[in-house]
Amino acid sequence: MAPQAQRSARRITQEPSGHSEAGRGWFITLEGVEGSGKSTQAAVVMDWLRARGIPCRLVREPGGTPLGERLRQLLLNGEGRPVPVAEMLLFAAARAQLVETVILPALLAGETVVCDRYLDSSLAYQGTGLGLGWDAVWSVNRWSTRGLLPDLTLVFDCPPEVARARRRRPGDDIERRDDAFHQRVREAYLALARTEGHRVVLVDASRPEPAVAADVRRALERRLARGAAWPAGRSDALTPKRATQGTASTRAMTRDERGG
Ligand SMILES: Nc1ncnc2c1ncn2[C@@H]1O[C@H](COP(=O)(O)OP(=O)(O)OP(=O)(O)O)[C@@H](O)[C@H]1O
Ligand SMILES: Cc1cn([C@H]2C[C@H](O)[C@@H](COP(=O)(O)O)O2)c(=O)[nH]c1=O
Repeated sequence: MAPQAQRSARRITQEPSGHSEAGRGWFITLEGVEGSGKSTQAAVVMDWLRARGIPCRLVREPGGTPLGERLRQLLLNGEGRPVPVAEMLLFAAARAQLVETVILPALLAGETVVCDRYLDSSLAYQGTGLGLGWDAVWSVNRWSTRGLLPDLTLVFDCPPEVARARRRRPGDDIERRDDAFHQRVREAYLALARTEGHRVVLVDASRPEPAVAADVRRALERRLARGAAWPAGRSDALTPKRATQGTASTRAMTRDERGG
């Protein structure tokens, strides 16, 4: 494991509370290195939900709002690379806009939201890949997301070289980073699967699409089988009173997050 991932290998978010929030939609995120098959499997998740009559929408990060799409353009195809902290803050800004204007309203209206990348991407790419650390990234993101955590995160694990060989389009600014960067990102996702096992399911994405899709359906069925406990592992942001006050949190901040 990369030293950064090792240092970060502890749980950062809270165990789901287990209390049911009837009427709220589920929040499902898909993660992995570029080309691991997230978008392909997002369609599988959407089909699975629709087949059960569950109202759902698919969004992506960065993006999903006019501001987010502008930031995506700047971040991935921009001129003049932002420094690591600026990059992390720009992803967090796009995320804040998406959470506030799209994800939370949809969840509160009972829609299930499937998000192609979310805060785990920032933990893996900026926290570990760029070496900012999980505590710094989490402290910004618990604020930008109002503490909204996924009910289920599917991490598509695949060696970066296998994923790269699958991609048909030219790589963006981040995809073009070196092999060591992408290896660190993969290891960060593996570390997240270990430390965030209450919400993260690791899927071996190096296999053919149908085998990966079968695992995805199984993960959804298992999660659904928990019944009343899902939706659960989310945030105070879904409590309407708090949602308007903007005081969501998932746990007390650590000394590191507070800055000592
Ligand atoms: N399990 C698989 N085996 C082989 N090829 C796959 C598999 N899953 C997806 N692909 C193919 O790999 C390419 C990348 O897949 P996809 O766009 O779903 O990945 P992604 O993780 O969303 O990529 P990105 O992060 O770059 O948007 C596509 O051409 C897709 O058809
Ligand atoms: C949300 C988020 C994304 N990234 C990176 C990861 C990818 O290189 C691109 C997104 O493009 P894709 O089509 O989804 O692969 O952005 C990141 O570095 N940090 C983030 O928080």
